[in-house]
Amino acid sequence: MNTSETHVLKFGGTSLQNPNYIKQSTQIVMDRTQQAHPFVVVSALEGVTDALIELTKDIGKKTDLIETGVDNLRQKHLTIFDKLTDGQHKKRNRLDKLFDELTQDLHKLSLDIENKRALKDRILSIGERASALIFASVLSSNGLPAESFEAHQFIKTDSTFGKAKVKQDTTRKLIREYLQQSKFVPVVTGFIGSDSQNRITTLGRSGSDYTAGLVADALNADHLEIWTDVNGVLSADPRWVPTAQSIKELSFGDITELSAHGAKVIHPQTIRPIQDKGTTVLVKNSYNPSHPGTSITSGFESNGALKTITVTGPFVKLQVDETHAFELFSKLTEWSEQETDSEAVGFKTSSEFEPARFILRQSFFEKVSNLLGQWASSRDVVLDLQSNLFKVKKFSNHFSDDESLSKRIWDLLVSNNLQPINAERNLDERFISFLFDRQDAQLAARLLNDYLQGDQKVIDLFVAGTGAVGHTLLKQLKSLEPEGITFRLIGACNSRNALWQEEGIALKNDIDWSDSEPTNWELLIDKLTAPHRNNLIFVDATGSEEVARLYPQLFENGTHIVTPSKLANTFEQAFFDDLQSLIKENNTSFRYETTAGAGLPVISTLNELQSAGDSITEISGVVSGTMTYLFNQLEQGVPFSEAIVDAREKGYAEPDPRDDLSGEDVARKFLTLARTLGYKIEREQIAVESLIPEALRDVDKDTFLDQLSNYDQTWEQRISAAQNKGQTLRYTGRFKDGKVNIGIEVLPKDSPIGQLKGTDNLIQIFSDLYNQTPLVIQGPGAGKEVTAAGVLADILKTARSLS
Ligand SMILES: NC(=O)C1=CN([C@@H]2O[C@H](COP(=O)(O)OP(=O)(O)OC[C@H]3O[C@@H](n4cnc5c(N)ncnc54)[C@H](O)[C@@H]3O)[C@@H](O)[C@H]2O)C=CC1
Ligand SMILES: N[C@@H](CC=O)C(=O)O
Repeated sequence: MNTSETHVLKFGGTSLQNPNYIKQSTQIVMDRTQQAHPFVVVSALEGVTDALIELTKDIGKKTDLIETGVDNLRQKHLTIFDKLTDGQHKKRNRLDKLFDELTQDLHKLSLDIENKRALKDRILSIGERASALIFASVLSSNGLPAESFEAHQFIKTDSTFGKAKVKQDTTRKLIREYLQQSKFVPVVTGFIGSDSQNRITTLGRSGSDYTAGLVADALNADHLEIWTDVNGVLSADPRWVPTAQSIKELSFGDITELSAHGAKVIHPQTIRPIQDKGTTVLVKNSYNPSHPGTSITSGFESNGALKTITVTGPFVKLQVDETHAFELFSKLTEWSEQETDSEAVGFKTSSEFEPARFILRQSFFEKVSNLLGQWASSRDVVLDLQSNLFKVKKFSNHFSDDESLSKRIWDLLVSNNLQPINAERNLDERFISFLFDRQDAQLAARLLNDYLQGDQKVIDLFVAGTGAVGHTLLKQLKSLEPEGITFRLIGACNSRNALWQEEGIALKNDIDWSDSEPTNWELLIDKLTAPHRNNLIFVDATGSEEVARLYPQLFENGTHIVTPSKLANTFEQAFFDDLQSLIKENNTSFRYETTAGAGLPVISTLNELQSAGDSITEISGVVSGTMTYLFNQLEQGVPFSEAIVDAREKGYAEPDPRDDLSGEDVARKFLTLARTLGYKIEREQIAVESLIPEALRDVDKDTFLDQLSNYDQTWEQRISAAQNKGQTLRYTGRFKDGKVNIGIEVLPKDSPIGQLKGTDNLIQIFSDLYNQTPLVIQGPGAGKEVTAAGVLADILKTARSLS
């Protein structure tokens, strides 16, 4: 272990949500030992604290649920322990015993025989105590000796259970005593401490981050890392603004300011212990560890120019006539005396002739609604109420020195027909805030965020088809952060479901289809071609004729299209010609690089050669990844029928694999290449040798796959015959003199095409310039990863070309 630097790494529940993430988090710690001495702080596994809180609610009424509730949690933890460790019996027993302790404490809570608040904190502590044990055991099982520490041994607090106040000096001293002498990597429970009677306390919201700050302070750490589920601190909450950008750098002061305005960033308490120490803080994404995240340092100067938007709520707007306003104000002030939330009650009156307006935090309103009702009815006052409202807030130093900033913000809202229910600028002009209903708040937050990013271009995407290619594309898109471009996925669909979210669908691991509707292209095309659309890229990853036939409508509306589907380019020549005219007339773009050679640069090479004045005379070779795979499998003794099923499962073959075997896929590729060169050819003019047995040409897909094994022997004999002569089979095509020929060729095994492996394609281009030796493009020509990457490259090229 490198001990020259001290790093404190804190992993939140989202970084510990399942065995894979726990493994990944422990790997981060193991890698860190090359550079520093790591000290780890962990939260409870994702969902565990919520489950514990749920168990404590109304416990008196549901003692029968204690056993099952605890058992679920016990199993969850033990299963992960067993999966990730080499069975360290002592630690496993300790983990198991924690849940016995939990059962006893829940029973005590139901009997009401001990201080309830203290008992609840002890119950909540189980989550962190269990996760620290697991984390340390996983590290040890992987060869990095580690030791779990229960922080109530050394984090000393007062007795305010639920939100205990830390005694900094004692804590600092004890942390040093306990952790500095550890020979192993310490894994410390976040969130918990203990009072002077050694009763466990909890530290409140962001408690584990705070623990990490305390440990970093006591150990004079060089570096503190907070591992979470987003790319650092974002310009807005991504649930409201999917286009939120990660902020590269912040100062400690910025963090305090951001969270005071409601931003969900690390709690200022986290950095308070270390802000005068030169410790650097980094907020990183466990789902995307290579992303640089946000660095927080004391020295950074953002000069109040933070490009951030916060959305808070829900609020209730309450209006009364002016004569009762003052009395109601006094009442609300009295009822809110115990509230710590500074936004529980807001008051606004514009003139003595207008009703007075109160903006109440909805949770506060719910608490006092009975009192309010009584107050109103005893005075015959009519309360005008509007609930579920949200404040969209932008704060900046520049409102005072740049009057045009608030004007520009207003203009933006007005031009998008957004009328705030209330608007507010605070006294020292540091923020401007607007109240909207949920839908308008979402739109306003997104517009403001995008506008403030300024140099960011926002490109809307619709992805049709979430199969092998579409799904992989969405995954690749998730980890992409292109300079100057923000992609907003406004919709996605497959043959069953369509999801539309104007504000953008969050790019998580998988699309959540719960709000989707059955796919209906009539409705979708109406939305896609709505008059206000701008900078929309439609991605067709379906392979569906129904979808490809919609391109003219999309082009007419100025939509840009990127597709791996070969269909639109290979319908009747008239359709192709029509597309070309529409693209020109409407100044749109059509990129289809992946329709021949998947991710290989075939189409772009042809276009570049032609635009440089070269003239292509011949294109030949192998353009089917599935066929190369199939023949290679046959060479290795795999039956023909198995190889084709395997090719589909691996995502090489077409949605209907008969398109590969019939040669149709290769015909479409050559037709696309020829038409791209400007030749006018109909599909019927292309001669193709089909691998589909005569008897199976007219049966349905399932019968076809069922009966294919009847032909395994024929193929075995055919490949053996070739192999015996040092030859092999390849499916090739040639375009020359305006004609295309496609079929099986028997070639020497040691020829360049005979040697192709995997899903390789090999495309030879002869031209006026390349007339002796062809320009050769070779590489994997099928597969979801390479194809999706090619589609993504087309999307990026399109996006960069847009203003
Ligand atoms: N897999 C590969 O290696 C390559 C594939 N391609 C092309 O990419 C396209 C997609 O291929 P895969 O992802 O492998 O196919 P797939 O069968 O795995 O996925 C197709 C997707 O399209 C959806 N879909 C089909 N008809 C639809 C309709 N009418 N409306 C809405 N959604 C519909 C399906 O539900 C599915 O989500 C095809 O055109 C294929 O030729 C191109 C190059 C390489
Ligand atoms: N099924 C196709 C996929 C790429 O276009 C192939 O195997 O080449």
